[in-house]
Amino acid sequence: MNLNSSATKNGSRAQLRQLYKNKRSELSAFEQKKAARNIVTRAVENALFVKVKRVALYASVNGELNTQYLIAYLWAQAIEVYLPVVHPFSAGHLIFLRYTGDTIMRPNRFGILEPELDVNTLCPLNELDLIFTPLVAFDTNGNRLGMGGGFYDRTLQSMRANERLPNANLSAKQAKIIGLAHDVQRASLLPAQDWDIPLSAVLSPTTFYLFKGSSMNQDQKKKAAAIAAIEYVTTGSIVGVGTGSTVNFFIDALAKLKHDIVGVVSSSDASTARLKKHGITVFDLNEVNALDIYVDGADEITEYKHMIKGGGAALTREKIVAAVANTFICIIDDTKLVSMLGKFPLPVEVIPLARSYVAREIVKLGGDPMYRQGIVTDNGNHILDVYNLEILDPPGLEATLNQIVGVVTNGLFAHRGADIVLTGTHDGVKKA
Ligand SMILES: O=C[C@H](O)[C@H](O)[C@H](O)COP(=O)(O)O
Repeated sequence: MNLNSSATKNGSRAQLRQLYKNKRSELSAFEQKKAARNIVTRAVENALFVKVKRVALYASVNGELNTQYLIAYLWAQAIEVYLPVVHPFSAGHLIFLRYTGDTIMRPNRFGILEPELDVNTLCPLNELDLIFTPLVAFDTNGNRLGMGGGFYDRTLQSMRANERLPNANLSAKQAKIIGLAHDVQRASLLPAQDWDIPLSAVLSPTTFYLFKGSSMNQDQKKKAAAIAAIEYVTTGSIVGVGTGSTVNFFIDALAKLKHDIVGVVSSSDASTARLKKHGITVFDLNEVNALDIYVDGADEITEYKHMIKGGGAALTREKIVAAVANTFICIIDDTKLVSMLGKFPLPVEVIPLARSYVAREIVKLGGDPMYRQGIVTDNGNHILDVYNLEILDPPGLEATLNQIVGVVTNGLFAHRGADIVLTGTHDGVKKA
C-alpha cells in the first residue's frame, strides 16, 4: 500500500480538489490567455518536441490550462495531435483520436468536446510520444490530483501494465506523461493512491517541473546545464561565449539578461549570428582586456577537466577566447563524460597548404587523420579529424601536435582545461 494513501480520506481529496479548482477559476481571462501562450514557450525552451511525432492533449474546460496555442504550435510543426474520447465499451477508460482542423467535435456526456468516433483516427497508446494530462493539482513528487473520475488513471494504468507483459515489445517507446497546470495548482504534498500513475513532469506557464526518476533527453540535459551557467553571469560584465548546440541554449537564455550585461565576445561566426539575432552586443576580442567567464560545451571531458573540442570546427577561436577568460565554465550533458579522451576523433585545424604534410606527421604519432571534407573554418582553414587515439597524456599530445608546422591549433584543451563543469543529468545539473 502506498504510504500516503493510508492517511488519505476521501473527504480530504475532495476538499483539496475544491480548493485548487477555486484557485484555478480565480484566474482572469487575461491571465488564462497569457498562461496558454506561455506554455508553448516553456515547452519549446525545454525541447519537449524534439523527435516527437504524436502528442495527446485535451480540450480544456472549467479553467483548465487552455491548450489551443499548444495545439496550433504542434500543427504548425506537423506533429500529430490526439484528443481523449471516453471509451465506447471499456467503462472509465479513454482512447485517443486524431484532431485536425477538420475534425468534427461532439460533446460527451460530461459536456466536454471530443472528436467524433472514428476508429481510423485512433492512435494506440504505445504509439504516442507524449501524453499531456489536465489536472486539478500536482505536487513536487509528481503526484496528480485529477477531476475524480479516474479516467486518466485507469487508462494510464492499463498502458503501463501492458508494457510489463512478458510479450511486451521491450524496445517500444514509453509515452511520457506530462501534466499541464497553472502555477497556482502546485501543492506541497498531495495524498497519493495506490493506483495513481506518477507524472514524469508538469509544464506550467513559468516552469518545467521534472520529477525524480523521469528521464530527460540529451537536449533537455544540455539546456539544463546551459541554464545553470546563467547563474555565473554578473551584471555589467562581458561574457565569453563558445560554440555548439549546448551553447545555443546558453545564448537563448542569455538573451533575457541582455540589458544587464555589457555584451559578449564570441568564438565563431555561428554564435555571433545567434547572439546578434537576440540583439546582444558582440565585441571583437581585441577591444576587450579581460573576461570573467567563458562558457562553452565539449565533445569529451575527463574528471581532470581536460577536453576534446572542435566537433563544430570552432576550436581555434574557442581556445583564444578561453585563454583570455578567468573562469572556463564547461556545459555538457552526461554523454560527454569519459575516463580517457580519444573516442571522439580529435579535430586539428590546419593551414590548407599543409594538410597532407600534417596528416603524414600525425600518422607517425599513431593517429588516423581524416580530412573533414567540405568544411572551411571561420579562419579559412581545413580540419583533420584524428581517429584511434588513446590519449594518455592530454597536455603532452596537445603540445606535440601544436609543434607540427602547419597546425593552427588542435582540439585538446588540457593546458587550459575547464575550471567548472556543469553536467546535465537525469537527476539535475551536477557541478564539478
Ligand atoms: O567546435 C565546436 C565546439 O568545440 C563545441 O563546443 C563542441 O563541439 C560541443 O558541441 P555541442 O554542444 O554541440 O555538443
